[in-house]
Amino acid sequence: MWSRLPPILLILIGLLILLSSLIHFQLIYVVLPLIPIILVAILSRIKKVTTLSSRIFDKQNVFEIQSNNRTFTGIMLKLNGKIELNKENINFQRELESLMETLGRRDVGFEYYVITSLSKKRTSSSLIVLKECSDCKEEVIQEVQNIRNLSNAIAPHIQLDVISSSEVAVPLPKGWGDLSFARIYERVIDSPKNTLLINEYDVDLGSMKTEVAEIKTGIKIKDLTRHIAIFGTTGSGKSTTAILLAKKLINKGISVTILDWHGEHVGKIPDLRVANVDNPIRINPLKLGDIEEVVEILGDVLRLTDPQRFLLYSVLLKMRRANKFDMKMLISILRNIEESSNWMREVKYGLLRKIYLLFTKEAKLIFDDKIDNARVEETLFNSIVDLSFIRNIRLRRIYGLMIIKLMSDYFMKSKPMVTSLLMIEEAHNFFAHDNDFLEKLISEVRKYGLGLCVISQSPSSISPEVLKNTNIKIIHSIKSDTDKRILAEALSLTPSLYDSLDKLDVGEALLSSPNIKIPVVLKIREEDSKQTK
Ligand SMILES: Nc1ncnc2c1ncn2[C@@H]1O[C@H](COP(=O)(O)OP(=O)(O)OP(=O)(O)O)[C@@H](O)[C@H]1O
Repeated sequence: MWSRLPPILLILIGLLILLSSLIHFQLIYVVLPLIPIILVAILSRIKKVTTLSSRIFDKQNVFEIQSNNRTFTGIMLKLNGKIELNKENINFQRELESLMETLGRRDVGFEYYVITSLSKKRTSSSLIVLKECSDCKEEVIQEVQNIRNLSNAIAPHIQLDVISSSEVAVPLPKGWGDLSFARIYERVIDSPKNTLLINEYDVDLGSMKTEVAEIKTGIKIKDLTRHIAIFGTTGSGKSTTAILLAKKLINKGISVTILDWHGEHVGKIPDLRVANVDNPIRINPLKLGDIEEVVEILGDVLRLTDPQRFLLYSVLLKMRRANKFDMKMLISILRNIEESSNWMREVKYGLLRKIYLLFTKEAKLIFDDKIDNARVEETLFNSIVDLSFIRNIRLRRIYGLMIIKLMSDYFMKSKPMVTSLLMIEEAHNFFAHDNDFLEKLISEVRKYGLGLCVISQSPSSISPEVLKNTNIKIIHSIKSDTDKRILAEALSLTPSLYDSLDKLDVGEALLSSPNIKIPVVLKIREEDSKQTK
């Protein structure tokens, strides 16, 4: 009402001047009053077209447009295709048509507009969902959810992503009022270059996190023997990923052995037999392959000095030559060594003190000097070796390393012509330092079909040799700067991937693998890891 007062006053003033000028006739007096009348006519015409303003809700990107006292609330969704590399002939057009037909039949007060923008670089389509209402943001958000549910059922390969960020003007059809343009906001999205860089995979691990499309990817079986490393802080999803990987490989006929430091995998993979305190895999340490490597393992874990290592080596060699494999004999030979000097006495008793661990009650559960170490396929293939019942940590490490040695010796000597993966949880307990055994293990077993999968919280707690020799890396969230730097260097990460390392959600991981040309961020599929098959 008040907005109309100024033009009415202008017209009245104009008419008054016109009347008075007719009384004293002069041309200027005729033209002058016409000016306010013309002004009013022009202003009222412009006003009709332009009352337009827009407001953006920050978080959900719902926009509100006011025009000629009418309010429209809406949202804009980008229509993206979900690419599945192993699926051909996805009919995106048919799916989109079905979705639009279904939306068109709905009678919920919303209007839907599909806008396709064409430019030299890209073609993109968006869906505008709009309703004439105010303060109805929640209703719009609910409608987006409804459309997404419909899309999942009718058009599973069409993804709807809310558009936000950079400002763009989009022409809207006339169907809803006098508006010729509405200012809405669009995020400019590049085409998913990474899709071109992902080659084939055999073992699907999850979906690549791109802003444009959901792309499944994973690793190739032939790369298993180039070894895998899974890193991530506690609770980031390492074990879940390891279980998913193990299940997928078992389904493909690959043998999986898990060295389970905390016994956390027991019962999670029904296809695997469990070796634990009730049913331990016994080892005869005196018949375990090369004596040098046995000494290396014991020397490393028990922190033997060089002279102690040499003494142990000499005694073991003597026993082997005499074809005697008796733990008691080891002790008695050591005891009987002549103490020719104080130094010799110190070495001898120092060694006896340290190897005492191999003769404890707990050690008797896992060592047996009467058996041959054989039957790896029967005992270790497709099994979880629960180490948690060994309470002495050093003994647990020795036993774990001996299992690793048993497995690697079997592959190198028997050459079974099968591919197998040995997963090592809490791998820093075994691979903290470089040593000959480790180097030989990691560089040689691959030739014989055995892949290693080392799982640990932090790459800095593992020997650089392991990091260098694991070609597949699955990296969950990493918080420590030192660890981030080590990984950035090892994988030549771009600054943005480096920054993302501590921001990954639970279950998200950076995957670097020979079949993928650049590392990508994946959402690992947890639901799969819960299924048996
Ligand atoms: N891909 C995923 N999707 C959804 N939730 C996940 C995923 N991976 C793991 N989680 C959840 O996160 C929690 C921790 O996972 P998990 O035990 O695998 O982590 P972790 O890194 O092995 O931890 P820790 O080092 O303490 O053993 C679990 O409750 C699990 O359900």
